[in-house]
Amino acid sequence: MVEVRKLGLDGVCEIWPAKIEDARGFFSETWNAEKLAHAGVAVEFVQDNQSFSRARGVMRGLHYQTPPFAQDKLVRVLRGAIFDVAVDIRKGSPSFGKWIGLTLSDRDWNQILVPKGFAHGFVTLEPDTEVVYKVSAPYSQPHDRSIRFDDPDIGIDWPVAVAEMVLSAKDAAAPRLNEVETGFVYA
Ligand SMILES: Cc1cn([C@H]2C[C@H](O)[C@@H](COP(=O)(O)OP(=O)(O)O[C@H]3O[C@@H](C)C(=O)[C@@H](O)[C@H]3O)O2)c(=O)[nH]c1=O
Repeated sequence: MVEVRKLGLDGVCEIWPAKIEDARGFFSETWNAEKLAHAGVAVEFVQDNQSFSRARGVMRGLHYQTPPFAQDKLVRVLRGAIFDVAVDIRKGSPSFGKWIGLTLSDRDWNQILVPKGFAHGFVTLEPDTEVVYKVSAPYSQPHDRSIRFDDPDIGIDWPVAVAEMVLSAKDAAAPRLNEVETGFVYA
């Protein structure tokens, strides 16, 4: 059993895989292609990623890869908690620049699917947070892009103060959405 809830932006959804607990601990199918396809989420993944963030307030994002290396991402938390965000960056989309955010945690055992055409980012809510995610296209450094996490045109309501955040040099220097050609056009 897998539960899927649409999150109000084209194709972005929250997913809860079943967690079967017993005296030893638990078992969970964290991704099952067939069950998810039945639930309306048909994606083929080619790479698994994992990141570890030492502190609360580590901000990674907003990121995307341009076509033909655009990625669908299925994100979950192994340990700790994050506030995870998807932003519609498809030119001409009725929801262009709109964002959706939700908390993912090891306790909630929830996942978010961020489709191609959306920028993705998260901030850690706890120290020692581990995030794993599947992607549908391989990493390509020349296609890798960032948009400012605090772009005022997007206006994400991050639950961590900016003064508390830790960013990579790349993310600290990222352009605003209206300064870039994302390569995605709404169809
Ligand atoms: C994303 C990625 C990075 N790298 C390398 C590049 C760099 O040397 C090092 C760290 O990369 P970054 O600083 O881009 O890592 P990070 O900031 O964690 O980037 C990630 O952020 C989240 C929000 C996403 O959505 C991911 O797709 C990815 O962009 O790892 C790979 O080798 N393969 C990959 O797939």
